[in-house]
Amino acid sequence: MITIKNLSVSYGLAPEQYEALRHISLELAGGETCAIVGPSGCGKSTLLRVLAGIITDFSGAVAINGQPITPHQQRIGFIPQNYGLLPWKNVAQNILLGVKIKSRQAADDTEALSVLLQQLGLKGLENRYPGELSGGQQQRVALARSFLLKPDLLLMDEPFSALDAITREEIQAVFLNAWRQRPVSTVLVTHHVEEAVYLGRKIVILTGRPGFLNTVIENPLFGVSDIRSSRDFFQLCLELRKKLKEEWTL
Ligand SMILES: Nc1ncnc2c1ncn2[C@@H]1O[C@H](COP(=O)(O)OP(=O)(O)OP(=O)(O)O)[C@@H](O)[C@H]1O
Repeated sequence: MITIKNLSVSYGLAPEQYEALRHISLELAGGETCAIVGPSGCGKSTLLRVLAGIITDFSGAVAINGQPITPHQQRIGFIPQNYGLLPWKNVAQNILLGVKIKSRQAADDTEALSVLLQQLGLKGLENRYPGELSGGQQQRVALARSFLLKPDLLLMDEPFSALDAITREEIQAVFLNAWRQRPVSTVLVTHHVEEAVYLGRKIVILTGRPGFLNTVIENPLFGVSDIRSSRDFFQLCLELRKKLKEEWTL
């Protein structure tokens, strides 16, 4: 379980201080996915950086399974917008990097690596370098690395935004498929309404400056197969878009 209680974050020092987030409270069950949407500058990435343990200067409380966030003790996977791959390491080395940093590459990781390569459509690409891969393939490598780590919390900052629309939908499905096999608690920031509805069991709207939690939607369509082409999916996307437009103009 991920618990955020009354979280406020400010950058800089008084009198130049800038408050980025105010009084955010949110709970995610273990293995739940949460999509965060909201206008530019409302603090989405700031929230991710707190959850990643990168920002430690905040008021309020943030915990994973009751323990304050401590990246050395917990496994936190973070996929940045540019995928975060090391260009001088090949696909297999990049995928294994996360578990190696956590200093325990075990025999079952080699087995799990093989399964993930298969699942994520990376079989045969193990020896290629990131510069020899398409954007979609690089994203798959980043996902494989995170899933192999078996993180307590997976964070993704606009993970699919650099991909074209068709590849993005394909990789979203790849993500959901891998998540079904290993349901990890996931928080992703996205600007795409369809992505939020497709990937978020919870959809959170942040608004304002400082950002505050405006709406939390328990998404009834999450995980329903072939949902994208359904009327319900279309309808929920419309409603969310309308809500976001209202918030934008606040
Ligand atoms: N290191 C920093 N120092 C000072 N202010 C910062 C810093 N990082 C972010 N901010 C400010 O905090 C606010 C929230 O930034 P943040 O990047 O979290 O927003 P965001 O919702 O992720 O935006 P976007 O959708 O444009 O990526 C913004 O006004 C930004 O200018």
